[in-house]
Amino acid sequence: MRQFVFEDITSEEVARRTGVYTPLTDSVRQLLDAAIRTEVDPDTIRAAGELIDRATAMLRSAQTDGPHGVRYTADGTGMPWGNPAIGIRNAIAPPMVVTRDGDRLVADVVLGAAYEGPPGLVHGGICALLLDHILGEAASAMTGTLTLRYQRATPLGAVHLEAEVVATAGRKLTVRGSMSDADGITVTAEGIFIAPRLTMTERPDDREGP
Ligand SMILES: CCCCCCCCCCCCCCCC(=O)SCCNC(=O)CCNC(=O)[C@H](O)C(C)(C)COP(=O)(O)OP(=O)(O)OC[C@H]1O[C@@H](n2cnc3c(N)ncnc32)[C@H](O)[C@@H]1OP(=O)(O)O
Repeated sequence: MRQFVFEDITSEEVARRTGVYTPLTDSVRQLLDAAIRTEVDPDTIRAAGELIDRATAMLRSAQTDGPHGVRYTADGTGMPWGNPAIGIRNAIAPPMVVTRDGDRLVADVVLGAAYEGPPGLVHGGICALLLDHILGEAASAMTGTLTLRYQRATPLGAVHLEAEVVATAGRKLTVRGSMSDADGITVTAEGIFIAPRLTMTERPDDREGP
């Protein structure tokens, strides 16, 4: 299995790259929303498609052979930039910004048209994605079993997520969490997460070839 990948860069370089990639991802996110909601005529759609294809070719002129990978620096700063929940280089990510509040991890996210399942409501798989991520980050472990209870539908718009480790038994962590809107909890989650036997073992010389 491909492991975490060490990258020997300074925090200033991480900040510089963040400043370069974040606006690009925001633009792509806007593009996703516009592609869903546009009502322009077919000629304009075709012209926009050609422009987008040109931009895609520009970006593809130099790219990695595979996914971005989960990279980290010497001071432990993680760069999970392709992650679909939090990745700053992934326009699919809302993005969710996770912070710590005492023993809990919390996040506030706005979910727009790209996350619609039933009309006007958040797709259940998106709820699962975001809850899996925040519970997994609380455990720093791999999802073994994740159980969700969709108590009521989640309207598109602002949602709040929480997660907390409630029990630990060896490498097994039980984590509980929830998603809520302004009126209260919409989804509850409980998961068993399994901590890996080894983490962050790979140095650049250990990487698998492409
Ligand atoms: C590389 C690591 C990164 C981690 C650092 C994270 C960094 C933080 C930021 C990222 C956050 C990401 C957040 C999203 C999280 C995902 O998206 S992870 C991706 C989705 N999950 C997967 O693909 C997991 C696939 N499954 C597997 O890889 C393996 O089956 C597992 C879950 C790692 C377990 O394998 P294992 O370590 O060999 O476990 P094993 O020794 O058989 O069993 C150990 C114990 O766990 C129990 N167990 C095993 N499997 C399960 C299960 N599925 N359900 C419940 N209990 C289980 C066993 O019964 C046993 O219990 P005890 O007998 O000790 O009581």
